[in-house]
Amino acid sequence: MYSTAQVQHLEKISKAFLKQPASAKDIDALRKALRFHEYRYYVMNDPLVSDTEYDQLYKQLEAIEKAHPDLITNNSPTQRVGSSLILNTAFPTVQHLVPMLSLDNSYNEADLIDFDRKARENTGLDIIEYCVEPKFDGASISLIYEDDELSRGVTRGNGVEGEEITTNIKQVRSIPLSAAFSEYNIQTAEIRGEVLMSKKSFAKYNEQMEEEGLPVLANPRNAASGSLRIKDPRLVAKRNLEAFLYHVSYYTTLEGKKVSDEMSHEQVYEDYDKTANGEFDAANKKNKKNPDQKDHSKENISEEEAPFITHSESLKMLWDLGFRSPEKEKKVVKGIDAVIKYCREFEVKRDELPYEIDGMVIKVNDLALQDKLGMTSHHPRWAIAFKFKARQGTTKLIGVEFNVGRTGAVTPVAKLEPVFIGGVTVSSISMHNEEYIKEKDLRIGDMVLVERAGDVIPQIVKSLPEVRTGKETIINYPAECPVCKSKLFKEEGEAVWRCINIECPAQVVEKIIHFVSKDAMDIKHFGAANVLKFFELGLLKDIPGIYTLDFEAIGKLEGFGKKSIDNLQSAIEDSKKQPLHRLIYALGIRYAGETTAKTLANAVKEIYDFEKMSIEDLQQLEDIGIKVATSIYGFFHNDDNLQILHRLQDLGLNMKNTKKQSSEESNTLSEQTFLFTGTLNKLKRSDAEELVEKHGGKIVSGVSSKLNYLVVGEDAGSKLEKAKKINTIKIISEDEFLALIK
Ligand SMILES: NC(=O)c1ccc[n+]([C@@H]2O[C@H](COP(=O)([O-])OP(=O)(O)OC[C@H]3O[C@@H](n4cnc5c(N)ncnc54)[C@H](O)[C@@H]3O)[C@@H](O)[C@H]2O)c1
Ligand SMILES: [Zn+2]
Repeated sequence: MYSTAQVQHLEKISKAFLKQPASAKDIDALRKALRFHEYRYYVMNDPLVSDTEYDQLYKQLEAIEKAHPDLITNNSPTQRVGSSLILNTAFPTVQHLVPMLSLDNSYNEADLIDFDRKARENTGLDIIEYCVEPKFDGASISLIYEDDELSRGVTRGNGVEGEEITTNIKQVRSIPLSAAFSEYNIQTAEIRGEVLMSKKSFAKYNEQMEEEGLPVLANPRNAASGSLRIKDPRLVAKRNLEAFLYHVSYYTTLEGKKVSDEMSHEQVYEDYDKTANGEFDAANKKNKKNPDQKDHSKENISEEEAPFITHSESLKMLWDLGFRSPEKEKKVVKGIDAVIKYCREFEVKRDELPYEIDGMVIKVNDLALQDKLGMTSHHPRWAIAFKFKARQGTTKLIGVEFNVGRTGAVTPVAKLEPVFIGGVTVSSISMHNEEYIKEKDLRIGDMVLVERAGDVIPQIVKSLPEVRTGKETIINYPAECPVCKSKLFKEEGEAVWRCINIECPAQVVEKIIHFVSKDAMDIKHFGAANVLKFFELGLLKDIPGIYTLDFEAIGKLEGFGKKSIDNLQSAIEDSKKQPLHRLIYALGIRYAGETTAKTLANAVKEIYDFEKMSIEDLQQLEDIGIKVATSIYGFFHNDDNLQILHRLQDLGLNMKNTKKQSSEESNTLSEQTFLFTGTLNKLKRSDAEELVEKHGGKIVSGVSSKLNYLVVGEDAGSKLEKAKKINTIKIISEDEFLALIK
């Protein structure tokens, strides 16, 4: 779409405007630059400027247009719902019931104060109540529930139309397939939220990809949006996606009244038609319009009738219906000072959260006030995003080191001129594999854009070839193991070079580190640093050596007091009793991750049973394909490995599947039906429902004679009343429920 010369030109003018803001005479150039960056971001998924930089350019355009309203054109980037770039997708395109707008952005307190001033002016109030919640950094989705059942799931797309991905949405465990909206007098509801991949799942996923030599995902946001578009729903299920739902954009009551976000659909669709310029012609317009769109105002429903009249009440309703809404994360405050305070508090906690957020969203809480404030064709006037400081920076790639992992995989690590990003100094970053380096065309001496996403693991986003001097050098992969000097091999169809010398010291150390790690045998107080230290001193040579450590010798080392030795000793002793699946995972068999290890452990009585299993037998197990089966077979038919297992057994490690069923699963609730109502204190609704299923029970969507147990939380309402009338239903508390599955 853009030639190299055009790309260079557009990058150049973008840089110039970032240095010296554009003026009215530059408006065309500025618009061209913004359209180009939108294309790179939304279509190519390969932005060339950081989000902060894009937002700065966007704000320049807004400011020029504000000063010169006569210069506004229909196709200006400010006049769009979202990106009106037509989606390039294999999924059917469908229209949202209510357009999904963007959010206005702010990066500093002054912007928030300004937002509040305008809101007060437009409402005539002295102080406004806001609901402040995290801005989840994932992929936005819109769901429709009809008659209490999930009927449709759609990506945001261009804001007016999105991709219909219902089957994939059903793989997200925190999205209930049915939710009792009817108890709130709602027949159809369109709700919105964000699909995310947790930092942990993201890191694990990439680790696995790296190990298999497949392309890694850039950040949890791309991971979430990419995962939703996978064709095979089984693969989607494996990505462990999660979802937060935070908005009800539209609903109809059981009596058929329609209530939706105030913005007139007519207006949005007309804007859309105008701006899309030919992409969306007049003939098309009629078909694309939604027949439901006429009545949208809240005026035809009274406050008493409405299931919620504030945003925070809608979050509570969603929570009580079993959705994960930001019910616990949100805070309702009065006035902008309290808003700013809460945003700052959250920013500090950012790294401790299990998922990525890129800011906070501030919403006027009272829905009647929201209506009064209305929306522009780009964003609602009753909400604003407060974006946290960007975690990107540019620095120089000054060298490459090659590390050897536990399976012999050789990973290139970029050495950088130290750069300070979001509170930490980054000076080295994994470049994963040879493909990654080639794909990003990284060279020694390059300036690179570095991003810290997905917790503290930084990534190189891209190199900046436009500032090359010609002195940069290609990165050469070594032919030999950097540690033991044996020749490296690459298997067919893989991108990873490996050292296949099983005595390679680098691999031995990494294997022991993996064995003691938290997800494996979980030997506390051990850790990578101690493994390395003991190994270098000759106190630890292999995995069984963990159980024959010479504590007298260790006691003589600096930093090892009696207390720390006692702790270490008892942690090692405790680990002997770890369940079989942990041991299997800890052995570090290639392609056998935690889930596979559990499947394997459940399939046998003791570990030696694997010696008798053929590759075909292994393939019979759930989710085990030929590649994984071959690797497991190979492991249990290798004398060195078997010898290690026997030594571990002699040292007292558990080799047996102590419970035939995994610790979390049982059949205690076999075929019993459950329903939850009211606010639970200990469990999240979705987790409680999952527990029921794990123990063989079933969740039903309403109170009827088919229901066995109603679990009652705080503020239980109509369900409880209804259940009291049916005497076969057992009404129990949350604690009683927990006791049932103990
Ligand atoms: N780098 C580039 O070249 C480039 C180009 C185009 C866009 N962008 C980035 O994309 C942004 C525009 O993207 P956008 O329109 O998706 O908007 P956005 O990311 O600024 O914010 C809007 C989105 O926030 C999400 N969100 C998360 N938590 C929410 C909550 N609690 N309540 C409401 N919404 C919540 C919603 O999905 C909503 O669509 C720009 O500001 C810019 O940062 C970057
Ligand atoms: Zn080696």
